[in-house]
Amino acid sequence: MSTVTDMTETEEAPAVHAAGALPRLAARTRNLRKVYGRTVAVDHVDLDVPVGAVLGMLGPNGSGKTTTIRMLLGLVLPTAGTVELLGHKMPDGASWALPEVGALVEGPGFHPFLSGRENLLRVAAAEPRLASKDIPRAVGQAIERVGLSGAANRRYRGYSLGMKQRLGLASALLLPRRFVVLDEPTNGLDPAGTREVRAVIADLHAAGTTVLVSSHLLAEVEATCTHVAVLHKGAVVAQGGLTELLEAGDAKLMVSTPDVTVAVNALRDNRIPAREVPNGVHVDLAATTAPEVVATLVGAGVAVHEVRRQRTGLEELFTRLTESAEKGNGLSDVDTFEEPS
Ligand SMILES: Nc1ncnc2c1ncn2[C@@H]1O[C@H](COP(=O)(O)OP(=O)(O)OP(=O)(O)O)[C@@H](O)[C@H]1O
Repeated sequence: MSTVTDMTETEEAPAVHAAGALPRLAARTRNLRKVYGRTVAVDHVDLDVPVGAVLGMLGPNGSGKTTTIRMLLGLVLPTAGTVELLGHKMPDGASWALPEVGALVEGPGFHPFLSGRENLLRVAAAEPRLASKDIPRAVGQAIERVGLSGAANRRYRGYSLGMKQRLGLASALLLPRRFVVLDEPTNGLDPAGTREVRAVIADLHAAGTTVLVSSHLLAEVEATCTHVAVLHKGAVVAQGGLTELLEAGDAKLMVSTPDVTVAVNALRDNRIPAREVPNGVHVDLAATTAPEVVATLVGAGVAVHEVRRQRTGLEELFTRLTESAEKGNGLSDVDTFEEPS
């Protein structure tokens, strides 16, 4: 379901950046913490969402994704820490930041006895940036975009979880936004629905919109995101560009060569861990680099036919990160963001 927060205009924009300067980060939290009774839902989260990124917030059930998102949007007050959204401190800057933000967040929002279309018309009517004359067209386009045309005139009460998700997504897409936040957008969707959500995210990214999407599905994040933040028990255990994070894992090199034995011996003589595999040699890059491996092999007279870097899969990386966090040493080897081009 979707939560769309009504805006109350205030006199002064509490921007935290100099006039005219666009923030580099669409959202930024520092030391963010939320405690419910005895449950620490979110703990010292420093999250950076670069402008233009599609950032996947990845974590198992209960790791604090929804709570972090709700604090970002000013729907829940932090116990401690700060949130900046599009350069505005939250929740004080909500009336400035939120009109630029579309959100699909779990929670009450739609009227059960109204149809999907009527619900969207109500949401659209509360949009300060949508003129009355443009509302029917904006609602029609959003319904079409999320594939809900066939069910738009049915009562919300009878919607399946997938239809509810689609309607929530439609409300986040009613008008162009600088930042779109989607909490588990494929929850309850069939494979076709999942593909449509991926296409919507790709369209938003192509249009320059920053997207924050939470998921517990590794494949989904790997397929759609440019950046990732991994949450575990309320804490961020790693964040960064997806490619950089994967490459910072236990990198390995596959060398294709007919001279396998000579290659393995030459590498081991130079203290480079290597082992024979069909049609080649597998080299561990933990303590060396690809150019060094190639130079060693060529120096030993090995015929190198092909060299390929093997990327860590996100699943393998995620397992390693969460196991490492369990042992109390969350990885911090990649903790900076590349500015998306
Ligand atoms: N309103 C609340 N009252 C009490 N505890 C809460 C509340 N909201 C969240 N929690 C607890 O905080 C922790 C983090 O929950 P949160 O919903 O943020 O995780 P999540 O990663 O989004 O999980 P999921 O994938 O299941 O939605 C959980 O232990 C949850 O039970």
